[in-house]
Amino acid sequence: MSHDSSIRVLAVEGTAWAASAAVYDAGSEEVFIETDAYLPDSGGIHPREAAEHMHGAIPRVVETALSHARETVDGPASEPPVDAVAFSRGPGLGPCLRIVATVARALAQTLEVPLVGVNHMVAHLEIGRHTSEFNSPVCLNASGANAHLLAYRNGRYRVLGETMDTGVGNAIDKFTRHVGWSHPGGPKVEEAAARAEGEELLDLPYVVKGMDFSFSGIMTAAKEAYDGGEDVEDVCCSLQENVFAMLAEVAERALSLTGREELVLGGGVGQNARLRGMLAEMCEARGASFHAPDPRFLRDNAGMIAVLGAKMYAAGDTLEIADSRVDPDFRPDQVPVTWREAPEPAPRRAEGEAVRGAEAVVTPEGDRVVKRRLPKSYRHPDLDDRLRRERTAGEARLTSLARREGVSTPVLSDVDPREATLEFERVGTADLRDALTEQRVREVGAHLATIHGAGFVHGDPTTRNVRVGAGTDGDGDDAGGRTYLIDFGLGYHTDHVEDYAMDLHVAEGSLVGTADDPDPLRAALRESYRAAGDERVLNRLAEIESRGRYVSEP
Ligand SMILES: C[C@@H](O)[C@H](NC(=O)OP(=O)(O)OC[C@H]1O[C@@H](n2cnc3c(N)ncnc32)[C@H](O)[C@@H]1O)C(=O)O
Ligand SMILES: Nc1ncnc2c1ncn2[C@@H]1O[C@H](COP(=O)(O)OP(=O)(O)OP(=O)(O)O)[C@@H](O)[C@H]1O
Ligand SMILES: [Fe+2]
Repeated sequence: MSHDSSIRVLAVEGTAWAASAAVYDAGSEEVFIETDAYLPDSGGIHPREAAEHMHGAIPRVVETALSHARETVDGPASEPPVDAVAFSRGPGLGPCLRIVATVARALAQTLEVPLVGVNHMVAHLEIGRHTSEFNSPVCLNASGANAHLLAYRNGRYRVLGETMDTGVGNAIDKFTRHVGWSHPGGPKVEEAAARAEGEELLDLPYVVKGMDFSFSGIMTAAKEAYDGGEDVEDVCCSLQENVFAMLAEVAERALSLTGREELVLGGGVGQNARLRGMLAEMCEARGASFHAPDPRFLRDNAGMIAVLGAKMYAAGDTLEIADSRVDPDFRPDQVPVTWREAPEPAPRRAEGEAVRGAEAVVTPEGDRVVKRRLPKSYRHPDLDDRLRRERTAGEARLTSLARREGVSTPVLSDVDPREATLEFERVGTADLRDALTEQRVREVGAHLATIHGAGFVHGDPTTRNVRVGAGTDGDGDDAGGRTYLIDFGLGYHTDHVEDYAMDLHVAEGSLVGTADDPDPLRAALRESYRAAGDERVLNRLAEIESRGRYVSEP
């Protein structure tokens, strides 16, 4: 067995389009990658064709990587040229995964080294942590079949937010198929957007719910705009502006909620310069650090599997052949994280100072606070003006409406949508995030049931958008006092069960992101909602949470 710093791993990747093999040498940090890409003749990725390609291409890429390992090994020729064989177990297309797993098992047996089973999505984020040397970043995965925000907490990568329908790359590829362009569409949209001449952004849907988001509406609208005669360059530009601004916004929400100050990007769509530019600008404006790995580590590649494989191997996290079956729906939060230490806790600010949320700066002034939504320079100015104005006006309206329904909210004393400012009564002594108890979560459940009963949603009911404890005239006793809902800027009127259930899903997502042991808190939220609200909403919530979103779509 090698010493940690001289570990060498051979890895095989083949979740969909990339038949790839790599050798990682932890001593020199060299990553050798050999990839054979499947490019469909027409249409998108076809599962059967992808499997045929994988079957044909894997032996050659593996042979190339193995030769490289043999040529570069520093030791007796009788020793195996690597310490372990890693492979991607999922998520991905079942037939492709099975081909890769079979090859990996055979290699491990022939070389007489352990087998390591790697989650492809966790590899997409760990490669960014590895190349940045960040300690505990929030990670935005922007790949073809997926789009989600992850952050490590207490032994797992927690999913803070994700797409409610297709992955971001698949969404873009569907649009380019409609236009008749060949797969993959992402780079073509990027080129076309750069040629756009229209000054004005087309008015396309912009959908974020807490840290979750959805692409189906905007994709339909983009196709309709193209069919209606808009220049394809203008549609591509507006599409990118909206979709990537949504991703930048949810990433900023995740930084704000978790108190982390580092962001890494992963996945094939991360090769897009506009997306990288927006994320870099967003981070810079809030004093956070941003890192995107080199393109060869962003698109699917076995290098990232090898690097994470080496960390897992060093932690003793290897697999018996009998336990090594693949999992096409393998979620990143199912992986016990064996290879990393607990992060430094995020610094806590003192109550009473100005606070920077994801959208706004909130400044205490005596018994009031002034909230101002700052312009976001990463967003197109038209989109930015629209969002800040609409959200400020909406927040004023729904905060007051919730109050009239009997929900504790701060009293609104002033609003100026053009300046995107609001003035509220100052309430509570802490954010729920920093004072989580089951009782308080129960009160949040009851509040949500009340506003849903009145026909609207909060839109972003996270543990930072609940203030707890006594009011400013109270005695500061944290254990008692009321539970106030704040920040209704993403709320809207609706009578859809799905929208109410999404509100609960967002609340649960924030519990998962901020609590070490979220399950009792999630149960408390559901119980209190059940007592006060509509059972159908809870049934829909269960359905939302069981929807598989990890299948690569043709
Ligand atoms: C499960 C696994 O098979 C899957 N892999 C995957 O999606 O391949 P990946 O290499 O991470 O991403 C491919 C996507 O990345 C998009 N893409 C590539 N270059 C792009 C660019 N410059 N701008 C926008 N999208 C781009 C492509 O259009 C395609 O949709 C995944 O990680 O979700
Ligand atoms: N009325 C209030 N009384 C006391 N504190 C408040 C009040 N409003 C906001 N805060 C504090 O300011 C923080 C940010 O406020 P708010 O959530 O409204 O801004 P934001 O930028 O929209 O945040 P995010 O989008 O990250 O949820 C809150 O988490 C809370 O700590
Ligand atoms: Fe991928």
